[in-house]
Amino acid sequence: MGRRFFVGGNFKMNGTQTFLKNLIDNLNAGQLDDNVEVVIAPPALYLDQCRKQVRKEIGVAAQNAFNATSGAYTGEISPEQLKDLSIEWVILGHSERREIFKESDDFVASKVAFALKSGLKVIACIGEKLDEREAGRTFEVVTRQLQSIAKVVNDWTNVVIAYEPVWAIGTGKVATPLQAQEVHEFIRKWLKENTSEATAENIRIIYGGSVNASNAAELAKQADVDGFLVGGASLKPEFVTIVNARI
Ligand SMILES: O=C(CO)COP(=O)(O)O
Repeated sequence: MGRRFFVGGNFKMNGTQTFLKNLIDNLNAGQLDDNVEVVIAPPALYLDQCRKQVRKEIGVAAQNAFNATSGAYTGEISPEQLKDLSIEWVILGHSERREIFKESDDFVASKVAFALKSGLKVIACIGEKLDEREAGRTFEVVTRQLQSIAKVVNDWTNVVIAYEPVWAIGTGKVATPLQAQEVHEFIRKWLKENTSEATAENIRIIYGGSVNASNAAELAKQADVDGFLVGGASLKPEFVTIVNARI
């Protein structure tokens, strides 16, 4: 299997200069599995600090980026500006952006397309809410979210898909390995049928939602789970254990 395992740490709106320096010192000192691509996503304000402090094999991601190069967009950050700070990745479509900031499927898709065109790599997040899962609509929701991205993206080489069921985010209620595998397999099959066999085979589909040092290893054994997007636990030393979930 050629897909390189990918573990992202989404710090969300957490941390201060001192806190992040300590976290990064710990990561820099940690023995990380060489076969794993590790990317941290600090708040925008600290991207520059983190890029400078973290060792270069570890990637850095923004948690959002707008779909224009520059201009009158108060409060926004452009892919060009991220590249100016040597930031290579951006998380787009996180459920917190979709829910709290009302980002639509089309807006997310347009930001994904723009970021890719600008030369960034994208962690594109999808996932159903609790009521949608309970109504048996999980596949329908992830299909809708994928479809909107597929409408504007042809080349998926620089995309990682994060399946993050909203009911598992920050709740301590992790998806079971089988629940995660079922949806990851569905996503890969959808990509095979709607993009190309090569895209489906090569793309990393990572799981997010209450991943921690105790549940990561079992989830990592699933055939279509190619890594994790970790929230809360990425702010703790146990992030290193999650990175090393497969050894
Ligand atoms: O939203 C997440 C990562 O993007 C997951 O957050 P938690 O790991 O805190 O549940």
